[in-house]
Amino acid sequence: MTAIIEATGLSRRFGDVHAVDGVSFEIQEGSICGLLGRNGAGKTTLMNLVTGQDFPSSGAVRVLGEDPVENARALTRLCFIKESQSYPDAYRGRHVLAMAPRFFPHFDATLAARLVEDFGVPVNRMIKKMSRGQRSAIGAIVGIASRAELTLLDEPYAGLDAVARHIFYDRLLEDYAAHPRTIVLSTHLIDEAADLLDHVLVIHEGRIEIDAATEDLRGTASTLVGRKADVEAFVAGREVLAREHIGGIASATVAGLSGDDRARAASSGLEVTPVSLQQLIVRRTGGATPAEEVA
Ligand SMILES: Nc1ncnc2c1ncn2[C@@H]1O[C@H](COP(=O)(O)OP(=O)(O)OP(=O)(O)O)[C@@H](O)[C@H]1O
Repeated sequence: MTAIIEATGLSRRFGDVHAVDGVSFEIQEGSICGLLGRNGAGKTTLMNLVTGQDFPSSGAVRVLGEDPVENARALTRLCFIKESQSYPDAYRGRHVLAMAPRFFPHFDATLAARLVEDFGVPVNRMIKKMSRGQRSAIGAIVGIASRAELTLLDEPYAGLDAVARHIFYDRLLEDYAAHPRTIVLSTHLIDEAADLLDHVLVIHEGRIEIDAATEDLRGTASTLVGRKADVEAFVAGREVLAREHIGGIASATVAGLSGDDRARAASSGLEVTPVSLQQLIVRRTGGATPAEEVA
């Protein structure tokens, strides 16, 4: 495997804020990597550093084997779609699609036209008059149809409805299968996107909290629910990622249960359920457990 992005001790500070705080990681060629984390975790800052739109305060990042800053050769090989993408005032949707091949040498205009139909984007409308979801769809279309060697999508579907998001997942995966490349996707909709992701990088307060294959993360944690005394007895001495109780009923999320552990939990009257990727990340990044996840 070849690393397409290599970060070494990469940091970006804004005054006192350590937006990215000494991270080291690699993203392998030909994978779809989820860049996940809470608001303000440092995802956009990291993507800006990777795409040469910002300078590190210290450390280094290499993209396609090169320093991306002011490096036209490296930058023509990547596509970065931002949620906050701004366009010239007079631009209509079709202008963006007409310009795209100048920036992205592998841009497929036929695919773009099909995606316009799929998403139902009014490409003759001025972009500033489009809804948020329609503007996001334009970005998603360019991101998929660019077929860049490295595509970074920063919250590409903010404002897209559930149907449009599923069109996005389906078309992205379909085109990725036919034209393998590397995709880095930042999203808050973790469970929705989980099936797409080969690898997960979770950033929390500027640092990498999880760097793992999605497959390896699945089933790494389970939630036990039952009488408080039984739950506490079972989890004694184990790593507990989260615990809650309501009256005499408690739940605890624990890492790494073996088959024997599960059998023992069941015989103690505890209900054992696997933790989803989203729940796992919420718990590992210190978030409160949403009430509906406890039941
Ligand atoms: N230009 C800047 N000046 C000062 N602080 C900044 C600047 N850009 C980012 N930050 C801060 O750096 C931190 C990381 O911001 P960043 O936009 O990278 O987070 P994010 O993970 O993309 O968040 P979100 O999911 O909310 O978009 C935040 O605390 C943010 O306020």
